[in-house]
Amino acid sequence: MNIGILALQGAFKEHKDILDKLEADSYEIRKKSDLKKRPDGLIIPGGESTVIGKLLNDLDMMEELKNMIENGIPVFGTCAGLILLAKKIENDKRIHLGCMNIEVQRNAYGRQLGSFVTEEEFQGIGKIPMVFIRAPYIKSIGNNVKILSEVKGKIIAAEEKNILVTAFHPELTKDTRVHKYFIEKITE
Ligand SMILES: NC(=O)CC[C@H](N)C(=O)O
Repeated sequence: MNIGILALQGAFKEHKDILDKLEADSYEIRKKSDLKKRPDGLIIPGGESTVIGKLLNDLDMMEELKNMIENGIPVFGTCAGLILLAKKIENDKRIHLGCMNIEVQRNAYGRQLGSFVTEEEFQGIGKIPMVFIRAPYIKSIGNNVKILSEVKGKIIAAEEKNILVTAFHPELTKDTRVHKYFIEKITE
């Protein structure tokens, strides 16, 4: 198995460290030709969705990446990755990849709660530590979207067919179970 991690901006290295721990091979996607290396799965990391979105356009990668996701490659988006995958962003006119039937709110926790750590149930896994950094939450979901976790009454993890998203950063904790869940999705 080889997982491609989008490495244009943000916390991509931390995802690789977790995959290394789980003994799953991975490589960094930095340019269009890296998308052609036939990855079995994709990770879109946290960072700044506007910056990653702009780089995807500038590097002419947006359309190809969107096609790969629409053709069913398993993809895991964290935080900015979740925003990039959403079909609708409440407080931003831009749509980036627009593959997942969710509406998200960017920077949704305001100044006071800009960043926080908590522990909550994740469906099928149990209680896990969650790190939120100027995170979004999911305001509403389409018919085929399954909710995987909620914090403070807001949806912060969900799944739709081949797409898995979390508003928090599992790669910034020592807990490898969400990545393991994603790897199981690939091998299913
Ligand atoms: N930690 C993150 O990925 C933050 C996401 C960022 N606030 C955005 O809107 O893209």
